Formats: sequence, C-alpha cells, structure tokens
Amino acid sequence: MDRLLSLSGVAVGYRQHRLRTGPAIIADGIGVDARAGTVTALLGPNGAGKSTLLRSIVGLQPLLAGRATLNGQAIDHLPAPVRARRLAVVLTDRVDAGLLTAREVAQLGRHPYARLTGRLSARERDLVDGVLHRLHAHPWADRRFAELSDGQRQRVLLARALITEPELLILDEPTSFLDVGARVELMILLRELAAEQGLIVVVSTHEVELALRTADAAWLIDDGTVRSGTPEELITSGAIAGVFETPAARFDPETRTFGPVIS
Ligand SMILES: Nc1ncnc2c1ncn2[C@@H]1O[C@H](COP(=O)(O)OP(=O)(O)OP(=O)(O)O)[C@@H](O)[C@H]1O
Repeated sequence: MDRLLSLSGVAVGYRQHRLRTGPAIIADGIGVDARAGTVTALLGPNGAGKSTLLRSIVGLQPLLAGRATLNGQAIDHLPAPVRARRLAVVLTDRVDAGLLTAREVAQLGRHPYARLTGRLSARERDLVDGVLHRLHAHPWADRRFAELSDGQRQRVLLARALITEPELLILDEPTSFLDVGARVELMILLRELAAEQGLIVVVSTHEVELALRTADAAWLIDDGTVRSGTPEELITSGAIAGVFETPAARFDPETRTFGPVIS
C-alpha cells in the first residue's frame, strides 16, 4: 500500500449557532491525496478555507463529511497519543512559551514519547541538536523563546514539529514571517526532509510563485472545491490563472510569475 494522506468525500466548515440552520460548508466533495516523500502546497485566495482544511485534517475541528486517512487509518479514529506521534502541526496561532528557551520549546516535540523521568535519551538529544542546526536555529537556541523575532520563532516551531519525527507534517503559512532567502530555503528544506525521511508534507502558503517552483504537487482551494495536480498540470489547465488573476494582475505560464497588466 502506498503511504499517503488521503481525503475522500470530505466536507469542511463550521457548525452554526442555534438560530441558523445547518453547518456553514467552506468546501466539500474533496477527494485528494498527498504522497509520502513529497511536499504538497495548499494554495488559494484569502478566506478560501486553507486553514479550515488543515485544521480539519488533523482533527482540531471535525470533518463535516467524508474520511481523512493516514496510511489507510482514519485520522479521527486514532487514539490521541498515537495521533500526537504520527502527526505534527505548525499553525499560525501565537505560542506563549513562558520563560522557556528556544531549545526547550523545540524539545517539546518529544513530549508524545516522554518517559516517566521526563529526561531525553542520548539519541533524542542528538536529534534536537541536529534539527536545530539544520534550521540554523542553534546560534540562539539557548535564548528565551519570548525574546526571539517572529521568523526565529517560526523556525523553532518547525524544529519542534520535526523533532516529533512524524509521518505527516502540516504547516499553515510557515513562510509568512521569513525573509525572502529564508522562504526559498524553507521550501527546499521541506522537500529534502520529505524525500529523505519519507515524510508527507502539506504546506499552505500565499507564496504561489515559489510553491509552483518548489512543491511536488499542489491542492488549489477556491469557491468551495479543491483541485489537485502537479504545478505543471495546474498551470497548463489554466487553474492557477483562473483563481489568482485579477483585472490588474496576469499570470505568465512561461515564467510562472504574476505581473501587472500593461495596456
Ligand atoms: N471559527 C470560525 N467560525 C466560522 N467561520 C469561520 C471560522 N474561522 C474561519 N471562518 C470562515 O471560514 C472561511 C475560510 O477561512 P480560512 O481561515 O480557512 O481561510 P484561509 O484560506 O486560510 O484564509 P487566509 O489566506 O486569509 O489565511 C472564511 O470565510 C472565514 O471567515
């Protein structure tokens, strides 16, 4: 069996309050896969439902219909401790880490494996050091998390997720606080990690041009539906232009970039 994240007949959205009838469906009829060893970019305009979909996949909010399976097992049926080991999530919510250092926050990624003593094994300490180095977070690893810049914090939260050694890594807009070089570096790093470790990576981003150049596959969410394909397929079918072009901005499939309409 292929190792993959698979969604079939999925609907996501929000159950409404007493007086309104029925749930507010943000997207439905979703049938898409993400394969192990690859990075899938989740693309879509503001408010299309990227965060809603990611939160629903990992069980932070219920699916309104359908199934999300990880390597054949329904994610919402996994016992919480198993889910905490097999899935790691980096969301956009602010994290209050109190007085913890960056290294201590990253080490929380081992929490699902904690022993009674609470001490890390030698292998786990090496893992933490290795991941912090790989993310260039080691120079400030012993500073307080609360004192770091937004971009530095984002790397620590990614380190925490990788330190869990999950099968599925979900990231919601991880590039938002990073400078341009770090954005490119992060997408390349995610691809390397996915390929090396057989990870399934799903990453939402507004960096459409970067994602089209670096991701293996994309899910495109718009107007209540999700289409999937390789970047090439979504470009040549006109789907990318159809979703993101505006009267003032045109997509050039040759260069895979957006530019102004020149009249
Ligand atoms: N807690 C909530 N209750 C009801 N509706 C919500 C809730 N959170 C988000 N929504 C609505 O769901 C829709 C999708 O929002 P979501 O945050 O998933 O979009 P997004 O694609 O991640 O947007 P952005 O790119 O702007 O971050 C929006 O219309 C939003 O108003």
